[in-house]
Amino acid sequence: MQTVVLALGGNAITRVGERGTFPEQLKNIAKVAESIAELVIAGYRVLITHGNGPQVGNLLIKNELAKDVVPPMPLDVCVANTQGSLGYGIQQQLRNVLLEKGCEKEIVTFVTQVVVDPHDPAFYNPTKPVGPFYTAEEARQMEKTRGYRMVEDSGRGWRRVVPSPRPLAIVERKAIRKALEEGFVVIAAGGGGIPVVQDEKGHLKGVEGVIDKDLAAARLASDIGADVLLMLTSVRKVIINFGRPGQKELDCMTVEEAKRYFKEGHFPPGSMGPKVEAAITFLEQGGQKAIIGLLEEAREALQGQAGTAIVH
Ligand SMILES: Nc1ncnc2c1ncn2[C@@H]1O[C@H](COP(=O)(O)OP(=O)(O)O)[C@@H](O)[C@H]1O
Ligand SMILES: NC(=O)OP(=O)(O)O
Repeated sequence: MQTVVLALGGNAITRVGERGTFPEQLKNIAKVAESIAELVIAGYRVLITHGNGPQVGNLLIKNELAKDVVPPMPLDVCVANTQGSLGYGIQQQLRNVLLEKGCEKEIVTFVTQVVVDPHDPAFYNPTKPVGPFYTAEEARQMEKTRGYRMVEDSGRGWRRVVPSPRPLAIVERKAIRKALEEGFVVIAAGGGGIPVVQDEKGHLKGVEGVIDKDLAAARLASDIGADVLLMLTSVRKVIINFGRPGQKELDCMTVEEAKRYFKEGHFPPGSMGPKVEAAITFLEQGGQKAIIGLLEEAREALQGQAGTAIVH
């Protein structure tokens, strides 16, 4: 039985242009759940991780708007909140879709902590886009009035960026692995996991950041000995010269080719960059195959009929 770690983008759950209401999130999750259910029914052992960029950014806006009435929560707590709300949505919608197809499965979400380095340079150089998309003018205003750092995100608009430390270790990895072996569908390391630092006694403490979920998924996939890391997003394939003359979709690339394209600047930080980096990391740590593809084409991607495969 093959084990697949499947990473879903937060932008798949709150689509560009939506307000991000919970019914909207559920509707989008239900669509993705169709794709995931196909894998479960086909007999794959499935571990789901998901992003939280739009959702955690919205919580930060809530914090700011309500700060005089209720105390703002630190960013690690906001990440934990999104693990709960998105995990709940995925558990419920995937269960419903599976039931419709005559498959009864229990699905469980882990509140997952991920150890990061307290001296990670990312704490001084925010790169992770969160929250809604703004125009260039709105972004300039926010930089001036609120002191946010804003970046242009892959031609889709401007977004606030927050620190994104690298995931070093998944604290709950053994329990996650056990739950998968027991036959549950598992949701873990949502939003990249809650960033924590560990002292010399092993005690943990939350730190403010949003870990990239593709990098966390690669860590988790290596830890549980997954066969495939499948990153599902809003494009059919990885593209070189993305949005430029000479644009070309790739069916497959080797780790060496991926590294070369990376150096040549084809994969921007905060979007395609971490996905390709996660693929390289997973393969270099012993994984056999990583795939980047469209949300609706999970099964086709695993069968080699869709997406971009990254191989040795
Ligand atoms: N070289 C590239 N190939 C394909 N997509 C790219 C590339 N560079 C940037 N992108 C952008 O990256 C997006 C996927 O990243 P993102 O939206 O952050 O993913 P997620 O689905 O994990 O939230 C695509 O929708 C596309 O706009
Ligand atoms: N945490 C994270 O990587 O979220 P997105 O996938 O939404 O960017």
